[in-house]
Amino acid sequence: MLSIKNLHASVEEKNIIKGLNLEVKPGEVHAIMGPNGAGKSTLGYVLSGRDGYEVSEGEVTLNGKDLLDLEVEERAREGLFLAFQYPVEIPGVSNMEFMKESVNAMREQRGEDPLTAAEFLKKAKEACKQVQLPLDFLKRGVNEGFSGGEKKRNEIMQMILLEPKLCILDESDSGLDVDALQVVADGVNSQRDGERSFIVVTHYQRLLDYIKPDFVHILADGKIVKSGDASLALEVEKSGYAFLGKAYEEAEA
Ligand SMILES: Nc1ncnc2c1ncn2[C@@H]1O[C@H](COP(=O)(O)OP(=O)(O)OP(=O)(O)O)[C@@H](O)[C@H]1O
Repeated sequence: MLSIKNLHASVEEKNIIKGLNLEVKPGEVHAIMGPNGAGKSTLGYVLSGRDGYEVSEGEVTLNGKDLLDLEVEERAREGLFLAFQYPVEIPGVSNMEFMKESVNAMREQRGEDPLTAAEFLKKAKEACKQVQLPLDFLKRGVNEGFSGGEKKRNEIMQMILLEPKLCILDESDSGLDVDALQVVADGVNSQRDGERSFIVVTHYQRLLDYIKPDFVHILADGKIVKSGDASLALEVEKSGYAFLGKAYEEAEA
């Protein structure tokens, strides 16, 4: 699904991703943890093609295609979805219109007929219900005035509607109350179908109690310095990143 080899990337001429390798197979869930400022969000931005992020070295393929060669919208059409750590407000653009255009663009890419307004509304209502967002959120501007938790639920609603192949969730659990955490996790789990893959960036092991990862990686100073199974997240929860001292020195060497 996704193959990242020796990725180096910078923003504002500052090197942030420094030789990162990651392989994600169809249906897998990879959790990425790591200290603040390690480059976790940057990785999501680089993969999604955000302006201002320069790749100086390395290769990234998505389903065999050179991802770095594609424009940002082409990456989305190829099935890459990024749920932002800080979802962006688009005042004046209705959530519903925004999603209808996006969903039909994805359907076109998959060779499917566009949804009519009524068909889309039905799906959008179901998705709203799934993430427990009141229906009037469809009429509001994208994320406009939404609370932090509502924005995160809206991101998951978008993911459900877009049916991407690879979902990158950047701290989708931050700022959520306990019930909202369960709603977001249920939304993600409902989309696990053995084919769709997930990269879940989180600081907290508790999210991984709900979204069971196949692999956990520790990203520090721009590269993955340790990988393991779900027990690695428990280790981080218990002892923090003190162990990185040794692991990081080994990775540097
Ligand atoms: N536009 C920018 N100009 C300069 N430095 C930047 C810019 N964007 C990001 N950085 C720096 O890149 C580093 C990595 O940032 P990033 O947001 O990827 O970290 P993170 O691992 O997601 O951290 P957190 O866990 O705190 O969210 C940080 O030191 C950050 O200050």
